[in-house]
Amino acid sequence: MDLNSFYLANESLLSSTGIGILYALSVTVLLRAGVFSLASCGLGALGAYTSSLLIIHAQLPWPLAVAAGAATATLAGVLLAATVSRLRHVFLTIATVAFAEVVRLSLVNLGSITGGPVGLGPIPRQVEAPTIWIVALAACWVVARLARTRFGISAACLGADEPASRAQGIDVARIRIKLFALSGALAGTAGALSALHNYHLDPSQFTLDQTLAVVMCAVVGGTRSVWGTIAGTAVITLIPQLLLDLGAGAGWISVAVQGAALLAVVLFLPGGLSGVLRPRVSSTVVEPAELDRAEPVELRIEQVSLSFGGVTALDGVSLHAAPGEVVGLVGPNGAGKTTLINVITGQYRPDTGSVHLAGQEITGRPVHRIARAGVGRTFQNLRVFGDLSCRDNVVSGAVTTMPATAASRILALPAARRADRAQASFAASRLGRVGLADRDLDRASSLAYGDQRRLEMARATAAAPGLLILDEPAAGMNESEALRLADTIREHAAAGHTVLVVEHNMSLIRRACDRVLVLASGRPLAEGTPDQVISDPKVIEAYLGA
Ligand SMILES: Nc1ncnc2c1ncn2[C@@H]1O[C@H](COP(=O)(O)OP(=O)(O)OP(=O)(O)O)[C@@H](O)[C@H]1O
Repeated sequence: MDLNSFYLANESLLSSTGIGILYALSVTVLLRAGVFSLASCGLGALGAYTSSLLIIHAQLPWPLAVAAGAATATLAGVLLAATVSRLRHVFLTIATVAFAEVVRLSLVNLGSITGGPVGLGPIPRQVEAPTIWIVALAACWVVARLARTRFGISAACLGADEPASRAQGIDVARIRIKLFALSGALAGTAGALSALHNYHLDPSQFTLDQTLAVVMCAVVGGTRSVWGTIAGTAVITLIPQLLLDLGAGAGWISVAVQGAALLAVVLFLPGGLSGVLRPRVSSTVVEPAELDRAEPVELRIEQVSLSFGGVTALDGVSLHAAPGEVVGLVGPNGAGKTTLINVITGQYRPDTGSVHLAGQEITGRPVHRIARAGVGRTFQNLRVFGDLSCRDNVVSGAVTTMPATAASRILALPAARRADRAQASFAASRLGRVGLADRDLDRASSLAYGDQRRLEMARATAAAPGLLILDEPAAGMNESEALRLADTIREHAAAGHTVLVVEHNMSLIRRACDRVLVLASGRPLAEGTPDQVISDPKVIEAYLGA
């Protein structure tokens, strides 16, 4: 069979694979950010009907009709994101199913515009397989190139750990809106191209079954690279055809084989095919950098109280840290130390009292705003982005201060390569400082516990925050490691960070801190130099003697 006859025999299959890639990408971009959306076919339907109506009634040139379809779906994606902004996990997924069903039922019931259940047609065929593939590959290029931009890295952080992302200054609501907009643009383009290829359009092309087929392509492909999405879609789309060619094309066989493919991927390739087809990135070794000089800030907490139901976690706590000072926060379990950190960083709004940073009141501001005001933190229970490389963990710490590179990356300008090199050497120098120079491309989850703690510290200091908050940084470390950490904390103070450190290890507190506040049952118990509080009989009775 020559190329021409092969093309003629398989044009429909080629077209549906190209369209499938666009649909699968619309799921993947959200999945990578931890959002499992089933809205794609609803968004695709909006793109399909908008472009078809414009072709039928206004005889618009097809590129404009497709662009209008994509724009409608993008807008719908933004509205959907705004509507479901408070939902997470399965509730969010259910809301996206509801959205897709509302779209489908509207198409059925708005018969005067949409043709109701019978649909629209004949629609003059405007696009063929090569055009569809050019658009699909262009979309793959854009999605791949966005991965290392501020937006792409923020989305990946969001997928890994939402609270930790907020603490890096990432505006979760904004990133989710952009992601749904991108998903809408991709699905809307897919729907529009499919409508302008298939002669006929009706609501039965946008059922939950179709959405599940799209999701299957995305899951089999995985989220780590667009190569996975292309491969996943090809596998899932080509299986029925292959079975047909082999004479085993009865409906149930193809469904069973697709189901088996999905099961095999979930069981044996949790990252999907993209886990195997990962783009190669080179490791970077550079000299460890000096600590970036931070602009030290003053922290002032006045009479903060907070209760959870009947539990008083904080009761009239005040604390002052002068610029460049290291203040320790100690006390028995349940004393309110982590709660106080969460009040400073915006996770909790206090019932009464106020928090001032560099003279500005920040009480109750959103977490990402406080982080951007110059507050870096580590968590009591480690929260590195386990699925991301060490390099990306460090880069994510400074993601909000990164320059915008989307346009230069999409256009493959030399500036994009320079930005990549700058990112790599920035991360490598920070990793070098915490002894992880040779681990920059390893996944964070593959590091030993102590190394993950060091990585988290490198991430927290990446943007040179004026205030650095460390929540039990020496947990799990032996005495000599804890003392080394104390020296590192002093180095950070010398580099201009004001440091607040919660710790049970009193050797570290003695070595690192200028002053210590002792809390017990949510109330201040003592305050002074480390030696003063350690020898205070009240502290010995309530905490150290225990
Ligand atoms: N989200 C919450 N909901 C209900 N109670 C909470 C919440 N967060 C903290 N608490 C309660 O507030 C009190 C103070 O807890 P917190 O975690 O701040 O103590 P801590 O001093 O950090 O203890 P540890 O040293 O064990 O980490 C505890 O009684 C705890 O159970």
